[in-house]
Order: sequence, then C-alpha cells, then structure tokens
Amino acid sequence: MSRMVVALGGNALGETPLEQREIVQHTAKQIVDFIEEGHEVILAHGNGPQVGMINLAFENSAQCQGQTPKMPFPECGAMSQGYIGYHLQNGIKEELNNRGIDKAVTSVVSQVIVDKDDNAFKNPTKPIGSFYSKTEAKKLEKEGYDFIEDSGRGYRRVVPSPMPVDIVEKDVISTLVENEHILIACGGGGVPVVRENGSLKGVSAVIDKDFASEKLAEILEVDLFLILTAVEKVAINFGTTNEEWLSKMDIKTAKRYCQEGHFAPGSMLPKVKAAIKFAESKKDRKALITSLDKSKEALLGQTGTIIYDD
Ligand SMILES: Nc1ncnc2c1ncn2[C@@H]1O[C@H](COP(=O)(O)OP(=O)(O)O)[C@@H](O)[C@H]1O
Ligand SMILES: NC(=O)OP(=O)(O)O
Repeated sequence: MSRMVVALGGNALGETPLEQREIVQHTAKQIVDFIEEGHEVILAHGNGPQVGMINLAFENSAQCQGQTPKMPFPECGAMSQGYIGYHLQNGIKEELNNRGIDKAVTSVVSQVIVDKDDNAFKNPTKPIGSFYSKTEAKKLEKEGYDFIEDSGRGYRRVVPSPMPVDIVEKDVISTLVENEHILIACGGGGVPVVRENGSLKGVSAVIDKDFASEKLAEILEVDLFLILTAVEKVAINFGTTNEEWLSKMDIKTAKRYCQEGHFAPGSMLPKVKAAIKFAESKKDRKALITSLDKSKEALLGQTGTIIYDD
C-alpha cells in the first residue's frame, strides 16, 4: 500500500460536459481499483480545455447579448475546478458504492500562490481551450490572443503559467487526507493567487497541473507521484523514426533529455520536469508517467516510465 498523488490528464476527463461525465465513469473505475488495492489516493486534474471553454462562453455571451458580465480568468479557473470536481467526486462515489466501499469523496476548491513577478506573466505558454486551424489562429491573434502550435495537433490559445509556490488550503487538505477522505485538490493547477496587502488576489493565468500536483505530492509526503496522460510511456525522439520509449530515467538522464529538447513544451516537458522535481525532493521518492488504462500494470512495474534518484 502506498500514498499517492494522481495527476489526471485531459484524456481522463474529455472535453464537453456529456463526454466528461461518460469518460469520468471509466476514470473512476481505475481510481477505485487503486483504492480497493489499499492505496491512499489524492487526485489532481487538468483544466486546459474546460477553462478555455468556460472563458470563451462568457466572452461570446458578453459580446452577443451584452447581458452577461465578462468573467475574470481566476473565476473561470474556480468554475472549472467545481465543474470537474463535481463529476469526479460523483463518479468515484458511485463506483465506491457499487463495490460496497464506504469512503467520503470531497473536492477542495484550491488556491495556489504564485509569484507576481514570475517571468511567465511576460511569456504566455499554457495551451487552453480547443484546437484551431492556422488561419483561425492568425485571425484571433489580431484580436489580442496568443497562440502556439501544440505538439503537431493544431493551434491553441496560450495564457501565462506561473510556477506554484504554495497551496493556500494545504492544512485542510492534509487533515482530510489523514482522515481517509478521497480528495480531489489543486484541480486545474489551483486558482492562481498572489498575496497583496494581507489578502489573496486572483491572477489571470493557468498553473500547470503537473507542477501544482507535484507541490501537493511534496506537502502530503506521498510515496509515489503518478502522472496519467494519453501515452503509456515517455519517448525520446518522439514522433520520429528514431523514437524510443523509455521504461526508466534517472534524474541526471531526464535533465539531459529535457535540455536536448526531447519533450514538447506545454505537454510532456512539464510532466518530466515535475517528475524530476518530486524524485529529487527527498530520498527514495519516485514519479511514474503512464496512461490511465495501463496504470495497473505500471504500478506493478510492467510498463510506464519511472523517474527516480539513483
Ligand atoms: N517525448 C514525448 N513522449 C511522449 N509523449 C510526448 C512527448 N512529447 C510530447 N508528447 C505528447 O504529449 C502528450 C501529453 O501531453 P498533454 O496531452 O498535454 O497532457 P495531459 O494528459 O496532461 O492533458 C502525449 O499524448 C504526446 O502526444
Ligand atoms: N491546468 C492544466 O495544466 O491543465 P491541462 O493539464 O489540461 O493542460
């Protein structure tokens, strides 16, 4: 048995509300398998497509109707946490009930402190929302939005993504975990906030959920940081004829591969960097990157990519 933070990627959630509810049923089964095996699970999740959808809906509505207020970005992030947490906690609770397991499942709307002087505010890198064609992206750039090409999958809007410094609700999160609640926290990387004159102020950004989950994993002193995404393993020379899928990387090798540019920024690079950060935070800590569907085999050491301190 181990305590683990599980970071869920986009493919564990889906894009539309209907799709998300259906996909989450499948995700919940895998998560409850971990719980049934005796693991203590704390879930974090992404929100790129969802926060983009919420923000765009409010912008379109404000333009067309003139009745809906413009929704600030931190509020959009908080809405995405509530919306995804609602589906996840119900999906997991239902699966627990089906298996006769009596455990409480709770989502905590989490705020994550960032540094107001983080360079990320000058250089937007975090893809949000859906994919656009090059022509659509170029048109929207003229309206003031920033776009990047995302891992060969099309163009996506990007927003600043500062690094997490601390988690505001860390004490309540720890208490709930100690009391054996199944917890969903730091959804979408947490609502980014800065401290200003003794209060918290939301800022327009999306924190990378891999880095926020890593912070959560350190605070909760978990044994394993499990990053679940669309691929079973991490590759070097990804998408080329020399592609090589990796079963393990020690920290030094992983850092070298990062420098050599093997991992795409905004997708695999933050996962590998977060995994390195966790593995080097304390002796014997390791991170595992794999897909949701292969996670059981990966926990048995049969697949996935382990990042460890040798
Ligand atoms: N070196 C690499 N090895 C494996 N996958 C990579 C690599 N570089 C980029 N990727 C892409 O990164 C994707 C995972 O990132 P992303 O979809 O942004 O994550 P998330 O699961 O958090 O939503 C993979 O599905 C793959 O297409
Ligand atoms: N906040 C965040 O990292 O979301 P995605 O994982 O969906 O990009």
